[in-house]
Amino acid sequence: MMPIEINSEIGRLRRVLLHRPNGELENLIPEYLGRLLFDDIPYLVIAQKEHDTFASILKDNGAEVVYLEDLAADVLDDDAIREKFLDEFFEESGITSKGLKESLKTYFENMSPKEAVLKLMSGIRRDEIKIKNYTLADIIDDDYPFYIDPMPNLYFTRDPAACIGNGLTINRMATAARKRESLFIKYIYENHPMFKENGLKLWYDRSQPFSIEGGDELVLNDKIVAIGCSERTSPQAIELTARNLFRDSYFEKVLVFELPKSRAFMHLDTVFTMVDYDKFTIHPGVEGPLSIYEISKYSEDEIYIEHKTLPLDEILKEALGLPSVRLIKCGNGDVIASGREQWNDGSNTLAIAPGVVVTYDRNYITNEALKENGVKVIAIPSSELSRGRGGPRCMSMPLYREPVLW
Ligand SMILES: NC(=O)NCCC[C@H](N)C(=O)O
Repeated sequence: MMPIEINSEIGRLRRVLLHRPNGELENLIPEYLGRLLFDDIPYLVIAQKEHDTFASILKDNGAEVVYLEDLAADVLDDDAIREKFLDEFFEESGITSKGLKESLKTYFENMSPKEAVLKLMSGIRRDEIKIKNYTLADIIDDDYPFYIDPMPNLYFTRDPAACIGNGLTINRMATAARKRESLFIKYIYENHPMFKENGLKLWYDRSQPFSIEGGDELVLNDKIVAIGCSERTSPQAIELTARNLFRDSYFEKVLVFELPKSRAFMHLDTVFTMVDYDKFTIHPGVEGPLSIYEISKYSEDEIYIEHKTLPLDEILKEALGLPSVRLIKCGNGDVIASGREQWNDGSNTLAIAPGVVVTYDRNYITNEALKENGVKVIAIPSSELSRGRGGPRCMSMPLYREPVLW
């Protein structure tokens, strides 16, 4: 089994990257929720229980679950790599003073790699560190409680990177709140024995200046990738990804979905996910005519771009060469149920095999509609996890899916 192979959204899931929510959620307070992209504060113990249920279901259905924090700890076991990582991490956390950086390093010195990783993810409060040689900025009482911000969105492993074919995009995140997440992935990709020197391709790199997030990247089949051009994902990043894919893979087309630039349409997978060969869940708001751009491979280094305005079902039928497709509406078309369930990521399903999906239990109207359409639904508890505004697809980064036969 290759370390990475993703040629669809629905092939049987065999290996997946998760992050178990941890101390970062306990460092959320109302004052900074908006900036940290949360609408509420989850209760950690229950969030962890719900997440463990999610992981068990994936395992019981044949997927190996690997945790971001474990892979990162493996990598930080090497002292030289740890030193380099900490330098970059502190820099990206906005630590400018030499004295503070040194004191932070001392703080981490006696921690095991796993403790250090969990601490970096959780954030570091000002009262945790004694600074030897401080600057005015380090000690001035400006009421801001952190030297290092918490990273509460880490359990949405879908976004900082995305696997396509035998490679991945390591993403430049759109917001400061999530920027450092892909630094962990970069170090894992470059240094972890599971990935390094395995011939894996890099379709996009976080050092590029344009943002892209994995929630916008959907692998429809082994030729076509759909990418949302959204609040989070820029046209420049999409084009660069397309060019790299066309140069070095079997992918031939990138379908760019132009999304409204608003939080309700945060990522393509917020409004639309694939659940079977010809079935999709959708936010009712994307059913009508959509503006899409088809980027196609023309030659090794040339592309052409075509603009079309078509209803979603037409786009998908044409792209996948299907006689018909079924769009299953979040909330089954009821205006209140769809508003409520869309808020809790009712359209954000994770397919673990063709026609088998993991969803949140609270979206029971959408789940019923899926079942009526012949989809097997495995619903997980979701009281706390849903408060971060992402569903089962957002909470998972598939590394390996079995090929599907079309
Ligand atoms: N793919 C996704 O839609 N991920 C959900 C991310 C939610 C997170 N609070 C965010 O705003 O980035």
